[in-house]
Amino acid sequence: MNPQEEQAERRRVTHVTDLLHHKIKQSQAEVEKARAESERVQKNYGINTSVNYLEADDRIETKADLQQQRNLVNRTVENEAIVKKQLATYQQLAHSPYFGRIDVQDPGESSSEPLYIGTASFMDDQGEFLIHDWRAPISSVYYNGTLGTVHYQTPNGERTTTLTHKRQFKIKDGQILHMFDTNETVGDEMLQETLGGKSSEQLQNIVATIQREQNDIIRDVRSDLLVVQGVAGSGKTSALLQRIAFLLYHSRDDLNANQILLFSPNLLFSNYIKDVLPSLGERNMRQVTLQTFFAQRLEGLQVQTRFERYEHDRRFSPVAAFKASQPFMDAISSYLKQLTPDQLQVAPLYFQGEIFFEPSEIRAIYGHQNPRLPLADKFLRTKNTLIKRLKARIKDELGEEWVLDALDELSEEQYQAYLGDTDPSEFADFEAEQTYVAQKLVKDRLRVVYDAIYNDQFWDATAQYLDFLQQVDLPPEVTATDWTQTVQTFQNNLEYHRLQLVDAAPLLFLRDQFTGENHNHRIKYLFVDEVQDYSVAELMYLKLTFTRAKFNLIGDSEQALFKDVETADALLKRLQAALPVRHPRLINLNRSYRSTYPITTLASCILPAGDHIEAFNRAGDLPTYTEAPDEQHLLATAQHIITRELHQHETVAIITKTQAEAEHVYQALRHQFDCLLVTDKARTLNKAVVIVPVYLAKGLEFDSVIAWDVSNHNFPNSHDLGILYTMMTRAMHHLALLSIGTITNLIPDSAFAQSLLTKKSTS
Ligand SMILES: Nc1ncnc2c1ncn2[C@@H]1O[C@H](COP(=O)(O)OP(=O)(O)OP(=O)(O)O)[C@@H](O)[C@H]1O
Repeated sequence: MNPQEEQAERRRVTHVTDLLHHKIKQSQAEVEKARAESERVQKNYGINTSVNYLEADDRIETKADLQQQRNLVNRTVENEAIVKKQLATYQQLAHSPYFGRIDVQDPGESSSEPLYIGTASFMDDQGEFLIHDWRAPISSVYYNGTLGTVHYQTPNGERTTTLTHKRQFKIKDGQILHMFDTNETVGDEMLQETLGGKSSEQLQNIVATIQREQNDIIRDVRSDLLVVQGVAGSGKTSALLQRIAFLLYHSRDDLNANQILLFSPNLLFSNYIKDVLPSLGERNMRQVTLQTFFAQRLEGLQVQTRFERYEHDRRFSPVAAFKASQPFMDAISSYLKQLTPDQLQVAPLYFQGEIFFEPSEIRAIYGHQNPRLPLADKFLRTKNTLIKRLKARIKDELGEEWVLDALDELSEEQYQAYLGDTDPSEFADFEAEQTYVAQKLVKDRLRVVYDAIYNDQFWDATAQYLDFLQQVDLPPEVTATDWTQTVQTFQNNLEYHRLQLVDAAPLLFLRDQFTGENHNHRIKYLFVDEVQDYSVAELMYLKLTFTRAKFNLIGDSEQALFKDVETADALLKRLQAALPVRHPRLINLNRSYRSTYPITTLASCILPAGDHIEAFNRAGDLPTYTEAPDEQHLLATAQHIITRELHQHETVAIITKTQAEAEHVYQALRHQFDCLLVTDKARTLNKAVVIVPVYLAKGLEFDSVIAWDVSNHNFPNSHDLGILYTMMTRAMHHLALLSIGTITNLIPDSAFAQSLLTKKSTS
């Protein structure tokens, strides 16, 4: 770039920043005005709500008035929010107005036009765009195109233009720190600098350096099942969040942040990602963990958490695999379809200690439904018939002894309350009045039966599931003895109101498919991060629940903690079969950005098919390993490494395989360092040294990682591969492997792998 051009760019930044500061001043005044206005209107509203209510005419007028006032309040509050958002956008832009420039020449034009790309649009007073939002259709050229003819999607179809120039900027506090021209999609130089920085407590947006394949994920508007299989550190979570920002922009008239739901692995992770969308000027989507989701849907049962399953029950048993599979869920669907009334697990409904509806009556009602009706309709009609019969029974009960007794026992206030607004002169005689009150009373008392019907208590979903378990055909790999055992465990747990995680999704699937209830029609986009830790059964249940949602499943089959590592194609095949949709799409991300070249390359060496992993070329020290004779030596080595690393880096994490190990290490080190033991209740990582079990380190990253006791003893076979790989790939700049005794055989002793490691002696 020649000096004149450089000067021109600097002048432009100054010009745009000046305009932005001017806008900020204007907006601040507007915010003040809007705030005063909404305060005034709200105060007025307060006065008006306490007006005279005595006269009927006044009442009507006041009601209309109030409605008008309320609308006014809403409008002013909304207006205040809009101007505040505008102000926040200008403030953010003033700090760094843009990060890219593209020069495009449309067909028929004699020269090209420069367009500047930033986190939001900005126009001058003449309506000329000084900055284009990164999500605008033309901006995709910045991320996707190399110089020459390029195509981009617009709401009106595909457009073609010529990209004649591309420039990248790094601007801080209104000053250009770097700028360079590039022919690439988004040049590596900028990435090098971003990735070489220190880790931060919160994930950052990647808007300035989105890579082409990440851009495909972000801008996809067609797929109803988008599966992203990306290697560790390939920017899956980052792309997911950028995608949400894109969707909110693209469909801003009919999509809001409350209609997007993200299943995240744990609370720590939820906190880790919470700043990305606000930094892009958008509201956060809703977030939930699978644990909370199940707990809300299975009230009264204590569902085993993922963390408990990982800590205590991480077996690769054929029984658990069967319960997690599509054939198991399909078997539930077939079972329900063929269910005969006498198989129906009904529960009698009681009233005042006596059976009100006999199971035989409930079964008979169900049996009378048209067998061709969908399951949910049959259930609903059964429910409605029960309610009808309940209403009919109100009349029958009127003359019963208990009603007469209850009437006698009513206090004057209770009696009057049953009469309500009814004028006593409306009744022919006292008997008519008594009958009226008796009817009300019976209705009131029978409410418990009504509620029981309404809440489906006449049908026992867990008993039905048990019945299913007792008769399902087993696949060859599951023995009858093992199955009897699992059925027994299920029953025993129920006694204590407990449920194993593997049974949660199938039980809910059976329940909600049968009743047609508990569906969520509001969520339009569902995102699942770390999807490799979800069973197909769990995903099928999510599909049943979120009826209108487009699914976005994001994960890395190589970081699986509960199952063996699986190829991306195999994963997609399984998902496609389980979640049939019209437009499925798989996007692979093979380039890893988080770690230095030696760390990514070593981590990929341990995988059976790790050749596809492409390490971003960022230099760094070779990972080290130390084999200590005992724990004392290992702790001394860890201390030594932590002290050294803290001189260079901001965060050091000791990652252990289990919670018990983490606690143990914490107790040993807590007097030497100000460190944090991370548990599943943790929400933030606010210490420089953290000790964290791998399960909770999912999705996170640290400057320096010490992988604790990666010995042959602790990592004996390939079932532990996903865990080891996850541990290693949390490190951005430095990785130390420590083991008591010989290091695990999962680290190959090939010359290549060994060339990526430095052996260290204990301290
Ligand atoms: N295009 C990009 N530009 C700048 N930084 C990026 C880009 N893509 C990814 N990164 C950085 O790489 C790191 C890893 O990204 P992210 O956590 O999104 O990856 P991931 O695939 O979800 O990782 P994992 O599965 O290992 O948890 C983050 O620090 C992120 O900011």
